[in-house]
Amino acid sequence: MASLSGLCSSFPSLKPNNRIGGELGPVRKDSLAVSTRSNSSFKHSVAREVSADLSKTNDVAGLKQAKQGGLEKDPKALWRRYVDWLYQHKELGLYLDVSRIGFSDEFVSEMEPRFQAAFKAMEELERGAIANPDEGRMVGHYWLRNAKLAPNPFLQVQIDKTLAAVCDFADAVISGKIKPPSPEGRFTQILSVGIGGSALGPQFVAEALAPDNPPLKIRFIDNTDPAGIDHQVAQLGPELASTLVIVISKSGGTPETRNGLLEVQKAFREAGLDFAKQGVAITQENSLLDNTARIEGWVARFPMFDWVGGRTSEMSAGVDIREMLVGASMMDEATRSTVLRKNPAALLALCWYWATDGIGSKDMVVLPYKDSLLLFSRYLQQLVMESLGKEFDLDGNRVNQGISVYGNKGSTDQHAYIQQLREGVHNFFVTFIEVLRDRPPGHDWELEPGVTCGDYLFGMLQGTRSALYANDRESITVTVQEVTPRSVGALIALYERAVGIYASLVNINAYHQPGVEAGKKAAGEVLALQKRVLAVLNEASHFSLPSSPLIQRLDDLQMQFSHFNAHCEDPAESLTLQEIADRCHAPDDIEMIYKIIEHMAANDRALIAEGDCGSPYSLKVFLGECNVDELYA
Ligand SMILES: O=P(O)(O)OC[C@H]1O[C@](O)(CO)[C@@H](O)[C@@H]1O
Repeated sequence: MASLSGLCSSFPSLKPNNRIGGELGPVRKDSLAVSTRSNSSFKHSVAREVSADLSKTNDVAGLKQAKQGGLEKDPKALWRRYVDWLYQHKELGLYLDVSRIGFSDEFVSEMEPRFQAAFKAMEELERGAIANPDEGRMVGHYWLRNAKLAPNPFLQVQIDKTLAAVCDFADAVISGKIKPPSPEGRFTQILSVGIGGSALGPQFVAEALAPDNPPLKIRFIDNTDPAGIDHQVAQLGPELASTLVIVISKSGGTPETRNGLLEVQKAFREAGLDFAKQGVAITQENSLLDNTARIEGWVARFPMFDWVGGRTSEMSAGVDIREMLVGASMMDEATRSTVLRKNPAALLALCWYWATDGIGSKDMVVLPYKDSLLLFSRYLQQLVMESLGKEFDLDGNRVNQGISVYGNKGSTDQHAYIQQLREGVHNFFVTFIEVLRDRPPGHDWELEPGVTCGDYLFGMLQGTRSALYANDRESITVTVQEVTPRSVGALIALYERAVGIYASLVNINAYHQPGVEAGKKAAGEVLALQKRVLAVLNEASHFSLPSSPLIQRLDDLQMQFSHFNAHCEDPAESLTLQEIADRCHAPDDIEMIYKIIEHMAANDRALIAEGDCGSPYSLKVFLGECNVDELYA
């Protein structure tokens, strides 16, 4: 077996570094506000080629006027507005109601040129333009549901081949043709390891579409929390032997995913199992994960494409997706319309722009009234916030864009935070997701005369929508007939496109995530500092380190340590935080050193000789016995 630790030790550095655009001077926040806030010129150009034209007409007067006028309350007028704006996709059985968002006709007309520019930008994106300029990448998740749209035959073949391979593999696993070495002879569980877009999509879809008795149960490791990982492995118990482990990472270099993999591989070793016989990698070709899987001979490898972002990768290899792809493709078709009223994604973008003043001034609260759609809000949180939360626009202006997204599910939320939504701080708009079919046919019964359990759920949704609107809280309602692979695919595609259009409206790159890199880099620095702290403490213990990193067995080290202590005239010296910081040549990092010590002490890897963590100045620390080998990790 190839040395995994060797391969994996360079994992973190493999993530592509995203660049942040040019040097900019400070820009006053209020100068960026869209027309409602001031009459200053509108700073978000829609697309480069039209930005000059638009900047002349950038006072969105309708927005200001209509907002001052308040929301329509006359029931007859509201009903007319409802019917007038109702969008229906007949074949998909999907409706979009935007009547409870208060945009005016003037606002819609003023936004029209911006929408036309956004449609054009989306069209170019679908044709293979470099829509992610910072990373010089095409953005092709739309091709995944219709390979014919891909800009060249090579990509078309790649997409079709991958889809066929995924479906064949899934069939072979379910039928037992591909099986684990265990005596059960069949995979019974899936353990999916990934984070962000490499977890949220599969989690959402698995939850939304889970049958009552799935052929394989699925669990997720989506963090580097050791206790969380242990819990998942413990829950598998002896079924680890019949677990298919799917490691998903587009870059193949995300540290949390790498750690999840290493932890799971350790569990396999301890159970006397051969991980390679049960591991699957979904990643970019030639990534470190891909190479690891290839060299170690894992069961299967499937590609993730360079031109598909993690958060829009739900339709790439990973689940049985043909029906989802059909739903997504039908929605893609509908959302290519350049007529605003006929394009549900554009209608959503319009509502978002109106409700948040085009600057994210209000949060998007997502309330699916269906348990199986619980994770839709978390899924949208990443899709929207990672795509729209940007510091700079495409012209390099500092804009600090974004829309905050949160939510849980109805009517559960009614017993949690709806109180604040109705009466408290008015900093949000709501999106209700309604599912018309309560439960499969033949299972319904009346809890009380004329009323089923599902009627209650329906009543709660409608009641909340009305009660919020009565208090000037705006809402959108998306309605689907049922939660099926097709409708889930359509919902995902609807929001992917809405995000793309909205990004064009506010002139930002929706397809990169430079901000995430800062936290990752800082995390790497913390770990590097921890190694220096360990080295200093180790030196203070006068413990001579083994010369070769190959000598890593804990027993050996402990023997040497005890032997040394027994013969040592000058036992381990305990150090204050200041002394550690000085010896690390990092006096300015004393707070971080304190946090490192606190964490190591809580995990028995550093020992506190004097004081306690509540009084940092009183602390004196020396090294625990078990951590010398960490220096070589
Ligand atoms: O699939 P990967 O490369 O492991 O990345 C996981 C997640 O990390 C991010 O890159 C953010 O760091 C997301 O965009 C992505 O979904």
